[in-house]
Amino acid sequence: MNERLSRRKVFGLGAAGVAAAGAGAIASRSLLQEPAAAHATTADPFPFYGEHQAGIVTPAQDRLHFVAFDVVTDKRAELVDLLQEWTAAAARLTQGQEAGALGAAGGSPEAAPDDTGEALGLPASGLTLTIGFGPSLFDRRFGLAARRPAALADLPKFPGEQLVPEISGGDLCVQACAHDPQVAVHAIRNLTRIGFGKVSVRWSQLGFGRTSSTSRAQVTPRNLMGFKDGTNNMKLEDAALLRDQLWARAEDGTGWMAGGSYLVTRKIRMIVETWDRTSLREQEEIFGRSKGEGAPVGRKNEFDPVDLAAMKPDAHVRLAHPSSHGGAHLLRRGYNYVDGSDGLGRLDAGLFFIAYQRDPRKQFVPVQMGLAKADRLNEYIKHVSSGVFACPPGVRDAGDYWGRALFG
Ligand SMILES: C=CC1=C(C)c2cc3[nH]c(cc4nc(cc5[nH]c(cc1n2)c(C)c5CCC(=O)O)C(CCC(=O)O)=C4C)c(C)c3C=C
Ligand SMILES: [Fe+2]
Repeated sequence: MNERLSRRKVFGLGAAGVAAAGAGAIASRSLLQEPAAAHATTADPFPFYGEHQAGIVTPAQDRLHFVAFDVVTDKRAELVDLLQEWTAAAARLTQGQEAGALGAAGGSPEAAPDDTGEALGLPASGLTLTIGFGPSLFDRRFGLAARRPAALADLPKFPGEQLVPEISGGDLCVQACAHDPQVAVHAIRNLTRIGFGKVSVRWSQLGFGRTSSTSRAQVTPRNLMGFKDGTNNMKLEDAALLRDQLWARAEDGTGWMAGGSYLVTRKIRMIVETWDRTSLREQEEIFGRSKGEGAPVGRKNEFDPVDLAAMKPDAHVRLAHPSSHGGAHLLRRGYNYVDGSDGLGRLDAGLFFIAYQRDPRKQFVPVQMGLAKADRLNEYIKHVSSGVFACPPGVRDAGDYWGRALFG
């Protein structure tokens, strides 16, 4: 363990020491270090403060707990207080500290602890917490209607989708990614605890086995159809592309979103039992890539350039490729999910698709419209949940908070 405080060390300090150590660590340089320097191992923290929120171009961690909330208070001041409390807790949690300064066992025996305790002794585990604001937050309740970004438009209805409203949408969302599922779940649980009476959980999703690489330093993982997923993703090393395709700018029309990004989530059920009885040739034709190496049709190696003309017209990669949509890219950051079985002897499994972009109207929407109309993969998948969120820029320092530019 490096000099940063682990939850185990904090636990040993006692309440007074915790308060002092916690305050010192929050102000320490470790929260502002460069990602690469700060994250040498999977136990280490990523910096919390910065121009952009962590959890977007951060090399994708292995585990996800994603939650969407409905705001249940109608008082704007209470919502702002909550965002400030959440930001302080997130700054601590992402650095491997307990949610509050007293912690799970350091407070009054008469009061509920300010941390739930299940991450005691665990390191930061690369936890990132990324917040987003859904279209419904900009209704009349909080006086935000005029501040709704045009890019945060409701998604259109796509052919074939079978969305379940109870697991779609939400006023707010938080994406927790970490290398340890207990750390991700602990973070969401504590943010939910802090939000009691102001927000309620609308839906949440666990994920594993990241289905995208977001850095060239990562190997490409596989989705539950057994294919490498993320080969042609935008990567954190593609600085010019990220500037052009990922980060919102003031000149896009919404000043408070400058440095932020728009998130689209889709829970996509895979009919794995049918897929598993499909021939290898057909599986490879469907994606336009080989199953073993992940090479594009007609090529040898994974990262060889794609030859779209060599693919079937309804191949997934051909239809999704930026050249089929005026150069539109997505930063994909999805996860596999298995929610047990469905009572009919089938796995309830698939892809929790996550994509960040500068403007979903120009990126996710045209790509998904093309896929929904023609992708041969559609025979094996079903979109069951959907969300779109505006993720504000990063928190600059301890005096700043998630969404300050929107509410301030
Ligand atoms: C609207 C966007 C997309 C959805 C929804 C989507 C669903 C989906 N994708 C796979 C598996 C693969 N996708 C691959 C590539 C790929 N997919 C999208 C977009 C969506 N996919 C894009 C933009 C691309 C990149 C195309 C390119 O530039 O070449 C691949 C190939 C490997 C890779 O490049 O990542 C796989 C495999 C599944 C299983 C799925 C829904 C369940
Ligand atoms: Fe895809």
